[in-house]
Amino acid sequence: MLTLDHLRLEQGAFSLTANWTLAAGETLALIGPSGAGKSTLLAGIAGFLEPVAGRVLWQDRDLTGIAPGQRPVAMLFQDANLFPHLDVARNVGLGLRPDLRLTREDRAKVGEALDRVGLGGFQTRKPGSLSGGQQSRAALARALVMRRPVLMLDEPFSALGPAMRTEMLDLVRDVIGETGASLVMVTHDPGDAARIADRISVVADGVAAEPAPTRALLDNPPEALRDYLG
Ligand SMILES: Nc1ncnc2c1ncn2[C@@H]1O[C@H](COP(=O)(O)OP(=O)(O)OP(=O)(O)O)[C@@H](O)[C@H]1O
Repeated sequence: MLTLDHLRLEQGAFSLTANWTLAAGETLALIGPSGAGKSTLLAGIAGFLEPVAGRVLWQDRDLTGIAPGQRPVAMLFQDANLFPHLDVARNVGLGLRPDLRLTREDRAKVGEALDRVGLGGFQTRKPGSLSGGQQSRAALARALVMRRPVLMLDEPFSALGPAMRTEMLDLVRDVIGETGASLVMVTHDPGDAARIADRISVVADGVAAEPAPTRALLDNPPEALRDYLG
């Protein structure tokens, strides 16, 4: 279980609070206006930003002071964040070993992750020779190979067309279903949330609200979400 215990994060004059939990295996979407603090919350969970008050816990373990790489979290960013000079296998291998000293076992794990995302034959290709969708798959494989219990996505597929985005969301849903990981996904699209998220936290007015069940929330949106959805 991921616990945000009276968490308060600040970036300059901006402040965000959150006080709720996410169960293991649960999927959550963060929805809210631009600048409301969705990326700030991910940064606080991932450990790029230390709280000014409160705590982030995983299975009751306080993560305060734990470096991002040591946290139970894998993160997928808006752009796929692939290194152009490294082939696909090495880009994925970075998820296991930042120094890329991959053992035979590591290489087998990389192969498995690439197979899982449908990039079995792409190990030696450079990112520049991949389509946008294939780059997203490679980035997802890098997150998967880390086998962390929480996967966080910051609008990861926003550059893809609608059909490809749907395909990627379904792939993410299937893969985390297999691994039992929890998911925290930032999205601007209620349709994406409906497709993948058990619950939604509306992020607005300095608060990441207690997550509510997706269908009920979208059928009967609170004022902050109504304002956002227009
Ligand atoms: N390094 C920083 N210094 C000062 N303020 C910052 C910094 N980074 C972000 N902010 C401010 O924090 C607020 C929240 O930003 P954040 O990126 O978390 O919002 P967001 O909801 O993810 O937005 P978007 O949907 O546009 O990506 C914004 O007002 C932003 O200007």
